[in-house]
Amino acid sequence: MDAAACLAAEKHAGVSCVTASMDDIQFEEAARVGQIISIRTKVNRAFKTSMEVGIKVTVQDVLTNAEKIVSVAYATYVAKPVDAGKVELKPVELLSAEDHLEHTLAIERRRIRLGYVQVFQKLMQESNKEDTCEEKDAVSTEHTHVQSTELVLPPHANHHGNTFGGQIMAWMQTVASISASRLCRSHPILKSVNMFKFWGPSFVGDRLVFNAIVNNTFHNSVEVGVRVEAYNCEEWIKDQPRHINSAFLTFNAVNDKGELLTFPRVKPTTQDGVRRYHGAIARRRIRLTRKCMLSAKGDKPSDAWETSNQAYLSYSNIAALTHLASKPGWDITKTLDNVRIWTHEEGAVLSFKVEMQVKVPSHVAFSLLSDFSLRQHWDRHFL
Ligand SMILES: CCCC(=O)SCCNC(=O)CCNC(=O)[C@H](O)C(C)(C)COP(=O)(O)OP(=O)(O)OC[C@H]1O[C@@H](n2cnc3c(N)ncnc32)[C@H](O)[C@@H]1OP(=O)(O)O
Repeated sequence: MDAAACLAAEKHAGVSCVTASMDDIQFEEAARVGQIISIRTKVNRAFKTSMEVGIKVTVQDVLTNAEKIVSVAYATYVAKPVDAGKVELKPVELLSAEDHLEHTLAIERRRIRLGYVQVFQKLMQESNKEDTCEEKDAVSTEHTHVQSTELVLPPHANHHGNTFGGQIMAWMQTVASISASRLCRSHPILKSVNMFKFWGPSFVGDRLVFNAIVNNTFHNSVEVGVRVEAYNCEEWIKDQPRHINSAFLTFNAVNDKGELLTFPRVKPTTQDGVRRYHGAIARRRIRLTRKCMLSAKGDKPSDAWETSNQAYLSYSNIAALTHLASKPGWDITKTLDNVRIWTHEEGAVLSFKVEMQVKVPSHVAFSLLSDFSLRQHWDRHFL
């Protein structure tokens, strides 16, 4: 996924690019040996030095030809020529209605991405008050600590010598699944990887140390946190690690009949453990809200109006309206004084779109639209 997305980014940028962050990745379907896997990637929007790349992974069964979606993900790449500073990107050329749609939604997703830390901190404070992690018979999280060390060799790195983000994720998954298996005596199945950021690069010849530990369990799922530190030869001797990445992976586990297993409750025994325990609760809340609001389907969370959900709610509304507006089959039903009313019928649903053209400089239009009390200045029909 990472390599394909990077190629799309570099095709747009015309210079080398690095993965800055990956939004939540949810795995809907397992890709199995013998199936054909397709990875489609496209730059949705270029910002200043960074761009959003959409990634769609599907599998096709060779016998039935049935195609299923494995995952739809969004990654951010930064244009970074080797041995030079960052460069400003040209805008993406929008050719189809879908390009326009993704371009509009990309800016909303960026808002969510960049606001993640604040939302997380707010939820952390709430989680600290709600869950006291004092349960009898709970298993100590220390029991799940697993460490591994990898040496970055040329096949693990991209054409600039940087360790592939995808390779780091693969190593993370191995160590995290061993950690999770300490609680379930089964092979855990990776369900999602939480939104994460690559803090700094690692290179061929670096030693990467992975520390994985279970942060918390939620009935049928477990969250494992993995911290990755890199050392070059000199740093290794001096014990001076570079923190390059931390990620949170969620696993399920099933028994022989395919039924979901219940994970035992865990208890942290250190101050860091308590912080990670509450962090897992906050991340789960964000992940679940984000999943159902971004997909614009399924039951909406009961607390959709909570302030920490503002960005998701706004995204969900804009996504629903943008999808609706881009549908074919809108008919003009009335034109009056520069105002056009469109209707769209689909089954039992009738939608209206009102369009009005005004000739004012964009900054004036923005200030008029941004303040609802100014509406009568531009809308003669407003009562
Ligand atoms: C073939 C696969 C390619 C790979 O796998 S590359 C290997 C894995 N990736 C890496 O090694 C990258 C390591 N990280 C880095 O080098 C730096 O952190 C990186 C990504 C260049 C960013 O450097 P910073 O100094 O943090 O730059 P900056 O603060 O000026 O931000 C630059 C642009 O990035 C954006 N950004 C920062 N944090 C983000 C986040 N969490 N999610 C999404 N976008 C984010 C930031 O908004 C800025 O974008 P823009 O210039 O406004 O368009």
